[in-house]
Amino acid sequence: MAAAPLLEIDDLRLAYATERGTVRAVDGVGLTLRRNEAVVILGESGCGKSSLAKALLRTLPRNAYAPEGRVRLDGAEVLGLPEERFRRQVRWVRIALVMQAAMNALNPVVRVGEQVAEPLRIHRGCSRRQAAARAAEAFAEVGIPGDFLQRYPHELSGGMRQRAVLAMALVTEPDIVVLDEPTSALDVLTQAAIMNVLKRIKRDRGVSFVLITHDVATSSEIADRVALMYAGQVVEEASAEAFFTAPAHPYSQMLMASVPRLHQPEPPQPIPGRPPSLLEPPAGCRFAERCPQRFDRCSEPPPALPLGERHRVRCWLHATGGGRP
Ligand SMILES: Nc1ncnc2c1ncn2[C@@H]1O[C@H](COP(=O)(O)OP(=O)(O)OP(=O)(O)O)[C@@H](O)[C@H]1O
Repeated sequence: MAAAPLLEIDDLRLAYATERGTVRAVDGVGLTLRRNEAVVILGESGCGKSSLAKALLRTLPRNAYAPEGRVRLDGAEVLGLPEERFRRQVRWVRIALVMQAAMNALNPVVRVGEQVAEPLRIHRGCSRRQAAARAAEAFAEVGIPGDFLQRYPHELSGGMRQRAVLAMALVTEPDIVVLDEPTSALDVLTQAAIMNVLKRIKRDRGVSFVLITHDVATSSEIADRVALMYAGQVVEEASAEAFFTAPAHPYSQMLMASVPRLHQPEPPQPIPGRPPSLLEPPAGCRFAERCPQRFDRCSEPPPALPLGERHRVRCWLHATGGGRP
């Protein structure tokens, strides 16, 4: 029997209580990740990418309902673990999170070296000295000069702060690092440098990454796999090669056609319309209203249909005998 995937997310749901009603930010998401793989969660703003990360790591705001569904790490269910065990055994220890704009969340009055060492003292029980030595190694690994350990966050550039946050996530040697828009606040050259650091760490350390972004160019840099989200659901999950060369879902195809490229004869084609509200999403396919290929069956909700090995598409066009008449 094949080994269980490192991470298996199945039918994950997360909703928020708001004055206007229940926002179903993550609505039946499924995803698998193997060791040393990078999966990119791609999708436009508001489709539920950050909520997925928060549900996974239980870093939820107060108005969130408890997430539902299944999350397995090496085959063991972790979503139902009591908070104390989750904190001791999973968060930071097995899965670390680099939140959106994390580089601005560093404590301004504590030296960065101490901040990077802190997870080791809390989660791995290291002495101050061991933790400091390991923090220095982590700094070298992400390309920060050693003497920066003594500096305060405001003495570092944005790119260096982002590297420090990455070092903090890696220092406990987690199996998985979840990165929410890790480069979106940085200039293009710094973005490229950070992506190179991630690629090297993946190669050298065998870490798995879940990288959240709205940027197709960033995603293609590192992805082994892509999960494209739309209105709270994964509409296509595929290998990066299949996704970038022959996307199967109409939304994936339109998204790829909307990206400006060098040497492209056709101008980029923006996708008309807007995603539906997550307060009352449509009963059928959520993309139908914007889809040029919609047909009668799209008024029913499509399941995630298998299209090949580890390739799934939430679209009736790919149903056996269920496609367009
Ligand atoms: N604390 C909250 N309370 C209520 N609604 C929320 C909350 N956080 C997020 N949402 C809503 O949940 C939906 C998904 O948001 P989420 O931030 O997960 O999307 P995203 O794809 O990460 O977008 P972005 O890239 O803009 O952060 C959106 O409709 C958003 O308005």
